[in-house]
Amino acid sequence: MTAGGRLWTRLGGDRRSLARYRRPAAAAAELEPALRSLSDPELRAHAEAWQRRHRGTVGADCEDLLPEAAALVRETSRRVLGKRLDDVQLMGGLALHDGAMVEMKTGEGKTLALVLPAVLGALAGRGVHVLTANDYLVERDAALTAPLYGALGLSCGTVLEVGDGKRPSAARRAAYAADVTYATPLALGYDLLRDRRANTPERTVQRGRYLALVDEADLLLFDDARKTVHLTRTDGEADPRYAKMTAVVGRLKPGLHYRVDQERKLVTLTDAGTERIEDLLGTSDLDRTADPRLLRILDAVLRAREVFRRGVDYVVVDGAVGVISGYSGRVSLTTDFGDGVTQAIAAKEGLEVPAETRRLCTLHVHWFLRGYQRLGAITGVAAETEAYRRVYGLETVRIPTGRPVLRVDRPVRFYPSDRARTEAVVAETAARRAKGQPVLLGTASIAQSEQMSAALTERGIPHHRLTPENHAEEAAAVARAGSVGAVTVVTRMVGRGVDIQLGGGADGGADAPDPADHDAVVRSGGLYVLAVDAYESRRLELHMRGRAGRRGDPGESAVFLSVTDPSLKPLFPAWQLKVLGLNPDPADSSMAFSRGVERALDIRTGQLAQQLCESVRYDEVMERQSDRLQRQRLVVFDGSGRRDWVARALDSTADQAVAAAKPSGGAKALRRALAQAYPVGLDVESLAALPPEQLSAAVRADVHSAYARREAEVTAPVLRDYERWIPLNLIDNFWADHLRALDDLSAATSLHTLTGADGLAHYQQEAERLFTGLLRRIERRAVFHLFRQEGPE
Ligand SMILES: Nc1ncnc2c1ncn2[C@@H]1O[C@H](COP(=O)(O)OP(=O)(O)OP(=O)(O)O)[C@@H](O)[C@H]1O
Repeated sequence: MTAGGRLWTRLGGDRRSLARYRRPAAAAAELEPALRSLSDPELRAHAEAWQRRHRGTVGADCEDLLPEAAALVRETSRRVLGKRLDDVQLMGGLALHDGAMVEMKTGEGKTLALVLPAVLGALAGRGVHVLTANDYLVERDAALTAPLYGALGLSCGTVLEVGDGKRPSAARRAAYAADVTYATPLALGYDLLRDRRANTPERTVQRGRYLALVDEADLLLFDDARKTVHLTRTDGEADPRYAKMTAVVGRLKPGLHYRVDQERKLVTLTDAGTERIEDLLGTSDLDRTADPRLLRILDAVLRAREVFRRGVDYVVVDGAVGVISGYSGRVSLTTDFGDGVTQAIAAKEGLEVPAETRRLCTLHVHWFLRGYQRLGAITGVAAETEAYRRVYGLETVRIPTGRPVLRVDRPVRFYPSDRARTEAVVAETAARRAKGQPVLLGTASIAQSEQMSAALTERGIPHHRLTPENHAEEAAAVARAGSVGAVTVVTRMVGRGVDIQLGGGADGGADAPDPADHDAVVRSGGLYVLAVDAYESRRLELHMRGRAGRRGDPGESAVFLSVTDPSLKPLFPAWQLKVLGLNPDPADSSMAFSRGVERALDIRTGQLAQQLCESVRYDEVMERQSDRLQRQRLVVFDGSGRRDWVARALDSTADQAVAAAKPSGGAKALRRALAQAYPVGLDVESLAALPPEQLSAAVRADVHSAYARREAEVTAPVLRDYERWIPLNLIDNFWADHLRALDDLSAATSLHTLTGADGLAHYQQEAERLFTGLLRRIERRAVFHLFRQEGPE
């Protein structure tokens, strides 16, 4: 947050006045005639001169430049893209620059609103990152805005999640060196982790985290906040026991042998189940005698069978398991469910079981974003204000719409069964299509989208089904979705940022909508969005409805639910769902229940926000330790404090050896402890009687003398080289072990919490103890290797 933003927050953040943003926007309008009178080359020269003049102006110091910057961006956009930014877009951009969580309704033009704060942020010359939800949006937004940045004398790059990992470092570095870089947080997080593990500066690609402007911020800052990126290493061979246990579990009966908790994605064995497995495996007392890993595999196999559903949680792509993100509906082949679940799913599906992976380092999305010096965020619906304030220090600012929203939002309709709902959806789609209205059907899962598509085909309704599996076709399909009478079936990913042009065609592209088609669609009522999915929050539903009625367009939205939808269970008591199912006319009497859904979702939103605020505190423990270790790694890596680090490690090793010998252990114990740590040069017998402090000082001096002898032996350049790579390798490897230890601690803490104790305090305390142990171990091992590493031939 900028200094100005922080001050503003202290003065009463939630009472922020929009006048603060209205004023510069109005002042920009006054500068407009002068800019309009310039020729294109003159405008560009003017923009470049402006950039040169103000290079180095940072954050709050830009205050006086705001009207000029806004006017420049507006006029350049008008000429380059044919879109003159509205006042509300300038206000949104100014609020972003101010470090706020900005709410601008769906379709108001956030993509272009982000350009103004990016241009202002670029003045610092340290790179601006514009973050969005997925690669499709990264490419689309960068392609749309790059000509605009270019005309303003700024460069624009992209970093993608899929495929970019294989791009040469130089190309990736160039993308980061651009003034403005479009990317997803996950893509940047991966690169940050890779840079953190690099052994030479040439292999790093990033240049720090200065300013992030986050689009689709409710998804990234809230839903995805606790997602992690991690670097992994394959751990040995694939384990044949996944296949074996899959066959064993295939012979169990649900209910009798195990119980399933769908909500928590857990499966527990009954006594009968345990006995049956013991029979099948020919063993007894499974819990105590089996290898812990076999028990873990059993748990994963049971969960893979009962709670992970194909088409909902995962898909099979090219013989591998692809994880579907619950919120975006996108598929990742690089993510893992963890705990062996991915391996168990592969075994269930009869695929080749992949080897398990070991996490080398990991980073939470919320921590990654909080690592930026400046942060601004924007979204269509910012409901979780408390979480944005507490986790990210962002105050929410709501920007009014530029023109009235004409979209008609119909109340939710409930149908007694999935079948009845499908029939209603097909009938409604056919009716809308008959009058030329384009229809967008939003489904909950790939499986549901297949089912809808089959029902439409049966009725002879031509349509296009867009799934996370056919990514590449996405842009083309979206371009067609607004055509006269088009029917498009999507999973909820399209709820994210996708902009459907009335009449068809792509925004800003050569194939912009034909005016006659556009008018025909407008006359038919605009895009009709029909969601057949109960969303986890009202916010997600509003995003879906918000595909229609954008920037004053006509449009309509509706939600058709079946009382059998699993997602309704947590929202309504069973009796209420039953009553709803008896309702003879879903179109008539759903209003009250529609409000009921809204209320239930609002309550759930509050609970989720509270949960996020609490759970990030656990993540912070690991992340803070990671940062602390990273700082140590950095001084070794860049050489600035490498000699000091080694000197401290020598002292620490001496102290640890003395402590390990214990005062009561006598000369023999001391000799053994010291000899294990370094080549001792002292007469140990005479030391043993010294008081502890003198003993420590003498041993410290001795370890340093031994190190000087070592230097003479292997030569200074060789030892300097060891001093660089030995600590780096140890830090990286021991951190991976530490992550495992923290996982175990976290599992143990859950048990601890169940007993009513303060879980977080326990976790923090124990994690700190483990971390101190980790640091000592790294120092000790580094010294060990520095003394013993074989010299070059
Ligand atoms: N100033 C403008 N003049 C004309 N058209 C504009 C202007 N700004 C944006 N648009 C158009 O409005 C449409 C919606 O813009 P955009 O997709 O950026 O909205 P959004 O606010 O990001 O929506 P969502 O919340 O759904 O992500 C696009 O077709 C875009 O080109």
